[in-house]
Amino acid sequence: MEKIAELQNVSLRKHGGKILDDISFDLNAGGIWGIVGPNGSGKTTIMKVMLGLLKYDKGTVKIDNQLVTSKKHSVVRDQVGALIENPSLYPYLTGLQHLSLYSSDKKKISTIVQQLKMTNYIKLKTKLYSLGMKQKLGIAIALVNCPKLVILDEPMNGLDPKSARELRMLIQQKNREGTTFLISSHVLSELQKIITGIIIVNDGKISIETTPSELKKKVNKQVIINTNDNDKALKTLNVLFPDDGLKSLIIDSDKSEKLNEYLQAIINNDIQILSVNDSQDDLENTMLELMQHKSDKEGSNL
Ligand SMILES: Nc1ncnc2c1ncn2[C@@H]1O[C@H](COP(=O)(O)OP(=O)(O)OP(=O)(O)O)[C@@H](O)[C@H]1O
Repeated sequence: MEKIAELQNVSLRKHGGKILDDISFDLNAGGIWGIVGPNGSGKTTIMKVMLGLLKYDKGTVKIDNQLVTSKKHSVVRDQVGALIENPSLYPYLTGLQHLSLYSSDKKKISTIVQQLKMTNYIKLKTKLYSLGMKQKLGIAIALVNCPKLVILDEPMNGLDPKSARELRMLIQQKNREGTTFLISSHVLSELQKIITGIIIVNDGKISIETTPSELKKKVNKQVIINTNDNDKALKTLNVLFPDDGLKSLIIDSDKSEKLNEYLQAIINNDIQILSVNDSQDDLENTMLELMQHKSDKEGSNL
């Protein structure tokens, strides 16, 4: 499969501390890749390294088979669109003037303005823009030249739910047209709706690079029982099944064969079952759980 980006053994130190620690991953062309991880784990740094905005100490970074360093990044200019942190805008230029700085193709500019529904304010100076309007302009700048790879750092920041939904649909449309995306977001529930691949960063290291379905298989399947009286239901189960050591109504996979008995016992005690859900439906929970497992393990090593 064609690779649009390749990072091999990339390390970066600052002020004596390791910020990126031997990072390696490939981005297959055609995917929508999510990059997630706790605050300060290194997501933005990885993106900056890929754009040639930061000097790294070791390893190689390639975009579209060409080496990228802080001194050599013509491939980034030609093939990559990006929005990193907040867009830097000139307050006395209009949105349209900004887009003209990045593209001389008027048709491409008017297409992206329409697609992001910015027509009403694109001719206003950006000093009059709200947070969300500025964010949209930053996204428009990243997308206007139809680059092969688009890197978006927290693109949903400041967007209202309707705009966030429209952005998701636009990302999927551009992806169908051939653009690969790398997107960081703390709003995992938003991200999980569109990504085809995921990279989890923890403490400057890649802890997992996989697809959402593989990711779900990695964690124990759990079933969540919800009733009209969860405290009473849990007490009932603990009386009837004292050896099972249930601490909540989240039933782990190793006890799933007893699920029917648990449900029957709850019904027999006049407690109403409201829902029984498979926790695997929720990628957000899965990702949080994996990050939690990792930090628990680290904590136990202290
Ligand atoms: N210029 C810098 N000098 C020193 N340390 C830095 C610099 N920039 C970032 N760092 C450190 O590098 C680490 C990774 O930061 P980075 O911004 O990449 O994290 P992040 O995963 O994007 O975080 P967030 O989710 O909060 O945006 C942090 O510990 C941060 O303090």
